[in-house]
Amino acid sequence: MTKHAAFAAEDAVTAVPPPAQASRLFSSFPPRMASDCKKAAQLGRMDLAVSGVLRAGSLVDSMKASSPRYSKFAASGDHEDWMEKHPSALEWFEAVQAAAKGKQIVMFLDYDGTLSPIVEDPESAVMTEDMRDAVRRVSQNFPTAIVSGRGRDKVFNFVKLEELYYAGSHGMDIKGPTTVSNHKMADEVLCQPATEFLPVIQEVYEMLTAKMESIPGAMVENNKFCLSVHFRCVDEKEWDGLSAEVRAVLEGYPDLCLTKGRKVLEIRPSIKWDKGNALEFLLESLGYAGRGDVFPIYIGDDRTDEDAFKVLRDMGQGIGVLVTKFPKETTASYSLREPAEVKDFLRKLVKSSVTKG
Ligand SMILES: O=P(O)(O)OC[C@H]1O[C@H](O[C@H]2O[C@H](CO)[C@@H](O)[C@H](O)[C@H]2O)[C@H](O)[C@@H](O)[C@@H]1O
Repeated sequence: MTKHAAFAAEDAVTAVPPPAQASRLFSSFPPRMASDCKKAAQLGRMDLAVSGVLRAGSLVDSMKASSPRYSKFAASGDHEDWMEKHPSALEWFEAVQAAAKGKQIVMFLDYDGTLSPIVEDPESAVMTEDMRDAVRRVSQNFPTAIVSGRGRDKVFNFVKLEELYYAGSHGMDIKGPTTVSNHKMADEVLCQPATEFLPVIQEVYEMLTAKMESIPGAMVENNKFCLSVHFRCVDEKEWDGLSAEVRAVLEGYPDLCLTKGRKVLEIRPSIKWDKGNALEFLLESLGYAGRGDVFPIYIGDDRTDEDAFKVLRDMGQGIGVLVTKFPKETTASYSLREPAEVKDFLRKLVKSSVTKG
C-alpha cells in the first residue's frame, strides 16, 4: 500500500465547464419534505465502496497521507499543473459568474477549514464576525446550507445564523431554517437516517474515550451520529498505537465504519449516506431536483467533501470548490486557498448578484 492509499480510489478529475451570473430567483422557502431519507440510506447499507471507507491495513498510511510533506504533488511543476486543473474561484470569478448566469445558485458550505481556520483545539474553531456577515449576506441572496462533520447543534453554535439549513454529522442530521423571511418556522428536523445507531455510537464513544486517555494529545469528539478521534496533537510515533486501539474497538461493531479527515479518524454508521446525499436531499427538499436552471456551489476542504463534489460532477451542474493551500486529489473543479479567500468569494458573489439581480 502506498502512502497515498487514501486517495487511490478517487476518480479522475473532471473540470465543470466554466460558468456565470447569480440570480435571485429563490422563493421556495419553506422547503417541502423530501422523500424518506432513512429508507434511501438503509437501501445502500454496508455499501463500503463509497466515501473512502478505510480498510484495516491502510489506516496509518491514510493518517500520514493528509500531511503536505507526503503529498504526491510536491514538485512545483506539479503544483502549477494542478492549479490549471483546479483554478482559483477568485481569479476565475468571471468564469464562475458566466456558468451560473440565469440560474439559481444554491450554496453549500462546509464548516471546519472552510468557514473557520483549522486550529489545534476543535472547541476553539470559531468563525470571525466578518465571515458570519458574509455568510448571512449569501443566505439573503441564495438558499444556503452548512454541511459539516460536526454535530448539528455544535456547528449551529459556531455559525449562529438561524436562517440557514444545517446538515450535521456528515449530513446525517438535517434541519431547515428556524427563521425564514421574518416568519418563525417550527424547529423542524428534515432528515435523520441513522437514528437507530445512537445507542451504539454512544457506547463506542465511551469506549474510545477511555482508550484514548493513555495517548497524550488524543481526543474523542461526540458528533451525535458520528465520532471523531482527533490525532492532530498526538506525536506521530503514537499513530500506530492509536489506530490499533481504534481498529480493535471497531472490530466489535461491524455496522460502523471508519473514514478519515484532517488529522481525524471519523467513525460513522455503515449506511449509504454522506455529504453528497445531504446535498441531493436538500436540493430535492428545496424543489430543485432535476431542474436544469439550478447552480449548486459546494465549498469544502476535506476528504468527506469529495462525496458532494462527486455528486455535482455527476449531475454536470454547479461547481465544487476545494479549500486548500496544497494540491490534492480532488473532484472539485475550482480551488480557494483558505477561509479568508472563501469570505472574499462569498462577498464577490453577493456583490455581483446585487449589481446584476
Ligand atoms: O465537515 P467539517 O465541518 O469540515 O468537519 C470535519 C471535522 O472538523 C473538525 O475537525 C477539524 O477541525 C479541527 C478544528 O480546526 C481540527 O483541530 C481537527 O484536526 C480537524 O480534523 C471537527 O472537530 C470534527 O468533529 C469534524 O468531523
